[in-house]
Amino acid sequence: MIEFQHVFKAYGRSKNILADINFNVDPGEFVFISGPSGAGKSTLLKLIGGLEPPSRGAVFVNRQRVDKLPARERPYLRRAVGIILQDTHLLFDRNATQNVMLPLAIMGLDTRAAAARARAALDKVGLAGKEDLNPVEMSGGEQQRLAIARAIVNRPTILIADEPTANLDQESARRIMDVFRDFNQVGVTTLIASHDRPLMARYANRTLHIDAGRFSDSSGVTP
Ligand SMILES: Nc1ncnc2c1ncn2[C@@H]1O[C@H](COP(=O)(O)OP(=O)(O)OP(=O)(O)O)[C@@H](O)[C@H]1O
Repeated sequence: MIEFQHVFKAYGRSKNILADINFNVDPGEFVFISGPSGAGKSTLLKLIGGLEPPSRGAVFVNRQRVDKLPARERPYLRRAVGIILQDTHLLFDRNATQNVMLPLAIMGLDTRAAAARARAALDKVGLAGKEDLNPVEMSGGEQQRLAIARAIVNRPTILIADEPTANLDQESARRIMDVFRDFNQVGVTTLIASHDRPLMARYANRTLHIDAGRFSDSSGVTP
């Protein structure tokens, strides 16, 4: 479902952040990306989402080569992969429902259908009753769940999240992880980058670890 073949990544003229990375992720897996700050966890997720191109090598998502995707295929990738970045990019001049409706409006769904789907997505992440709140009126954990609702409203088959529990207390972090677990249990392939090893160990069944360019895979499988 996700495949890295000899992937290298450097920004500009800097040295390689990722060097010769090879792995496969099968449908339905729950994968934890670990490693110290600056190791390249976000970079790896951005390569999957097509937000950064690899410097060398190939990244495949659903058998399509992400970095060689023709422009007409890009909306398909955007729909297949729900992305939650460290900066959630919520719009603070719109309410929760309007934030979640945004990807649907971009797809051309009519407003009534989009609003209904946005409300269903908010319900799935435990934000029923908060539809009309502005993100500034929400706690950090609620904002994070709002970002998840926006990422899943297009019913992606893959969900990638960058430090979704950073700056949250343990209870809020667990609630966020329970939301990811629920989506994973209905078949959504999930990859989460985090520093929180003990928390991730409770949810993920595989760890990809990056440290100073070295890469290890707890599954032990080399593609
Ligand atoms: N757009 C960019 N341009 C130049 N350098 C970048 C860019 N994005 C990331 N880097 C550099 O690449 C390295 C890896 O960054 P990345 O954000 O992938 O690490 P990370 O493991 O996610 O770190 P953290 O845990 O602190 O979020 C860092 O040294 C960072 O400064």
